[in-house]
This record gives sequence, structure tokens and C-alpha cells, in this order.
Amino acid sequence: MKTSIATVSISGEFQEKLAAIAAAGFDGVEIFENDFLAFDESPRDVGNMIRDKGLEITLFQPFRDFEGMPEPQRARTFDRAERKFDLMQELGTDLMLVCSNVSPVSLGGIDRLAADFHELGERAARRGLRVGYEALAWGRHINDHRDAWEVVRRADHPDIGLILDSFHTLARRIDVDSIRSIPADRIFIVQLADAPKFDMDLLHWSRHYRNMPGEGDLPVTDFLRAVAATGYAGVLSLEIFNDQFRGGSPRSIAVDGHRSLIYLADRVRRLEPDVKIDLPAMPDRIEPKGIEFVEFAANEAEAEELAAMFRTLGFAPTGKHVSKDVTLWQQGGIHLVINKEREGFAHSAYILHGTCVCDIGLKVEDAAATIERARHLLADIFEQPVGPGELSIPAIRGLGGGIMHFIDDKTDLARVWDIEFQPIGDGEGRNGAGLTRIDHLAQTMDYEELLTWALFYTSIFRTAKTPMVDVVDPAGLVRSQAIENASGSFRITMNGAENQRTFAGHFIAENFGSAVQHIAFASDDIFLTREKLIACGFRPLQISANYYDDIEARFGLDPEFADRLREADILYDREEDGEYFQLYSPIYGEGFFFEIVERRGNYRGYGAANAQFRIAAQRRLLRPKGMPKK
Ligand SMILES: O=C(O)c1ccc(O)c(O)c1
Ligand SMILES: [Mg+2]
Repeated sequence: MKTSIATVSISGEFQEKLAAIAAAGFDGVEIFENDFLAFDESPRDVGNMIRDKGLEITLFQPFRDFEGMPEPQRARTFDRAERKFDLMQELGTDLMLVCSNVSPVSLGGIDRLAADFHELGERAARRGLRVGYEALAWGRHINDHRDAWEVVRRADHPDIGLILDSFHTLARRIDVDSIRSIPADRIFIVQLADAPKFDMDLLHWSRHYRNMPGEGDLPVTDFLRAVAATGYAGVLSLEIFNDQFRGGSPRSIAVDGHRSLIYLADRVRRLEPDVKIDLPAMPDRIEPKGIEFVEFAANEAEAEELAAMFRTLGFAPTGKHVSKDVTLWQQGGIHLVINKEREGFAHSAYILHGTCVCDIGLKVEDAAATIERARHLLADIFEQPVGPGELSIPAIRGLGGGIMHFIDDKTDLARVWDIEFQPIGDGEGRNGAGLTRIDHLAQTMDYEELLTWALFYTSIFRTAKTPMVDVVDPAGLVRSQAIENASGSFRITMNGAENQRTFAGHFIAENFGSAVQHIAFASDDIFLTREKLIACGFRPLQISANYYDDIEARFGLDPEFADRLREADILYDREEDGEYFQLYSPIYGEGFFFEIVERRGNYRGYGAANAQFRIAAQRRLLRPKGMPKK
């Protein structure tokens, strides 16, 4: 599989873009003309520079407003094309993209358009060049790949072919099966892009909101299935116009792009087994069974505070690491770990961020397969020396440079707690307050990182993302999206902060990076759990009394039940077939906290409607310590 990306897709100076594209492992690059024009080197030097980076120029684009012009414009467009052919020969690329004409003076008529392309084909042939025709979704006469194909067919020239772009086809909801009957050798290149579902003007949507396949809501997989069914085995090229990417990190966006193509091609080959896609074999997406452990890095004093907090949550210390200054805390099926080592990864994380979650352990079917899949999807594999008595547990880098370890039941990894830890305490209080498991982890990040991490989770693991919801913080919006498996045994919520004055943004700023901001534990009886927690010294986050008047009215709650919630500081939500209860801890440090939830019936959400009121209560706690009021 040959991969490519258009230079418009990422930020940076021309050379930075090329370096990022090469580093991310693409085979080629589409030169978007303006990126070249703004760069002050000769086309020959630019071509050599690109090849020196190991990249080929897969396409030169776009050539606009060519076909169907009346005279005298028609003669001018051919002259213009000859000039661009000169440039292409200097650059060293043989393929030009002509996008469908949007000019108000252009004349329609499929045979007129075909005749213009035939003549352009003759001119291109003289130079050993080729031209591909792409229907822009907003083209004046041609805005559908089926019509563009008819023009190409009638042009009847070996050097005139079709260019397909998933955005233009899918944005207009054109039936992708119409692609299946196009001969593969007439498709000169395939451009891929996704986009979030918005109801907006096509041109605006395309120029500002495209994103990587798998990052949006369009059925790009169906599109590529249809393309693959033709036998097309040429270049798959990303062409992503996105305002956020234009200001993002070139490296990270380029890696996201390459990851998205690998993920997409892997899915297509599983869905269309007859199709041959030249991509190394890899395990299918990995089913995450649940969150096995969460590890905190802390120094001596802060570890004490953390331990005190764990006790108020009903946890008991149950194990001491055989060779490291690491303690295991348990309750129900939950494992929390405090790492006070003065060297190694946890210590570096502590130096950088202060007390933080430095490591997440996921339970999977097969840890080795998980690493293999992650490696193919360009994740950074994490390795550090294995200490005496320790297992070598497979791991990768996750959000904010944190570590994600994988445990399975297939190997000795299943016994990690017995092998690496000596029991301490008498196990008394292990079921302290009735917390059973980790319901979800909430990771806070910059808004710009949301797409990156959603793609990371959904491409490696068999998970899906929920629609993004807005959470209102007094200082700005925070976007929230969950990643979860079908059974609900694995759930991560991602909160993207638009600025540093929000509660979430403050957490990122003060901890120097994106990380887990809260852990939600499940209880089967939140009222009973609360009583037990209070006995352990837990002090719930106090929720505004006004909130309870509203939910009583909104859900038609029995006033006594509403009073019970109010007295308990328990938040409430309801969906068609389920209910949700939430109790919050005070905040720790710069905004870390714990949550206790109870799901009744088939409640699938996260209480998004309550988030605003929880945040307001938390800000009241942070403010005395200097959080800005606005
Ligand atoms: O927005 C545009 O003009 C434009 C140009 C070239 C393309 O390949 C495309 O898909 C869109
Ligand atoms: Mg395009």
C-alpha cells in the first residue's frame, strides 16, 4: 500500500511539513501548489529535496477552472496548463489534478468537457504526463464523481483519468457502490478525508472541517471498500483541509494521518476478504476487558496524603512490591498502586508533573497481540529495565507521555499481583465501602488533542466513540467524548479544554500536561457506599441545593427521594431505560478527584447534564488556592 498526504493537511513551513510527512512514514506527498509558491527555492531543488527525504511526489494540485471555458478564456487555460506542465517536469511528478470548474463563465455539456480533456491529454502525453479529473462537491456543472467519470470515459485518452475524493462523494451522499464498476486503471489517485457530521455549506465544510479517516462521521470505510473492489492498488492519499490542523503540531498530525490510513486499510481488508491490500498482517482490534489498575507517582509526603485519601474511600493496603517502593491498594476488583521510587519512569513522571497517574493497566485478551497491533498502528512501545522478581509487562506510551500496560489471563501476567507483591495487612476492610470496579477513567487534555486520542483508542482497541458533548465551565467550554467497548466494561472519557482558565484547563496547566484527572468507581448501592465512606472519614463534594429543585421538577421525582439525594450530595440523571447516581470526592492538588457512580438499568451515559454543577462546586474549592475567578 502506497500512502501519501497533501501538504495542505498539516501545519508548518514547507520544509517542516515535508520533514514531518517523511518522519511519519508516508511514501509520498501531494504538492498543494500554494505551499510550493510560498517557498523560495527552484522547482528542481524542491523536487530533489523531497526525494532526498525518501518521498515521491504523487500529485501536483489543484489546477482550477479548466474545462468547458468559452473563448478567449479557453485558450488561456490551455496556456496556463502548459506552464504548470513545465513546473511539474521540473519538480519531477507526472500527475496533475484538475478539479471541476466553478467559474460562472464555464459552459456545461459533457462532450465539450470531454473534448477539452482529450486535447489536454494529447498535450500531457507529449511530455509523458497524466491528468486526473476530480468532481468538487460544489463544482458548477460537475459535482458528482459519476459525471466526472463520464467525462473521463468520453475523453477517451489513456493519460486522462479519474480522481476520487471521499469527501466530495460522501458529503453529497452519493452511493459509493457506483464506484465499483469503474475500471481500476482509470482511477489515477484516491484522496481520502473524513469530516464530522455538520449541516453546512459544502465548500465551507470541506475547506475547514475535514479530518483524518476515522476521526469524523463519514462512512469512509464503505468508500474505500468500493474503491478496493475495483482492484485499485494505487496511492491512498490524505487531503485534509482543517483549521485546527493548520495550527497543530506537524509531527503529531502527520502520525495521526498515517495511523488513520493503516487503520482504514486494515478494516477494509477484513470487510472485503477478496480484495488484496498490500499491508503487513496484524492482529485485529483488541477487545479491552477493563481497567486492571491505576498507578500514581508520588513523593513521600504526597504519597501519605494520597494514602489517606484512599483510606477515606474504603481502600486498604494489601501488597508491598518485592523490590520497589511501591504499594498496592485494593477494594472489590479495583487495584490502585502508589509508586514512590526515586528512579525509573514513575519518578520521571513525578518530577515532571508532581503527584499524578503515571500508568494505566488494561486487561486484554492477549497482551502480546495488543503490543503487536499497537506497533503496526505507530504507537510508541515503552520498555524499561525489568527489576528483580518483576514480570516484563508489555506497555506503550499513552496520553501525556503516560504509560499503558497490558495484562492478560493467558500468561503469568494474570498473576502479577501475586508474583510482584508480598501481602501486607490482614485484608481486613478490602471491601471497605462497596466499590466494585473502575467504571471509567477521565483524561483531561487540550481540545486539539481529542481527535488524536480518539483515533488512538479506536484504532488499536475494539471501541467506539460517543458523540461529543459540550460541558459548560464558567470560564469556557470543555468538550467531552467517551471511548467505550460494547459491553461497557471499558470506558474512558476524554475532556478537551479550550483554555487554561476552565477547571480542566487549570489541571493541565498546573500539572504540565494532559493526564487522568479523575477516576470513577462503581458501587451497586451508592447510598450504602456513601454511609460507609462517611464512616471512613470521606467528605463529599457539596452540590448546590438549587440543583435538586431542578431535578425534582425535571424528572418528576418524589420530593422525599429528591431530599435524600440533596442530603447526600448525590447527583442524578435518567435515560429512557436507566438511572445514574454520582457522588464526588473533594479535590486533590490542582483538581484531581474521585467519583463514585451507580448505574441502574441500562444507563449508558456519564451524567453530562450534571457536569456543569459538579464543576461549579469544585471551583468553589479551588478558588481560595488561587484559581482565577474567570
Ligand atoms: O477546496 C478545493 O478547492 C479543493 C481543491 C482540490 C481538491 O482536491 C479538493 O478536494 C478540494
Ligand atoms: Mg480532493
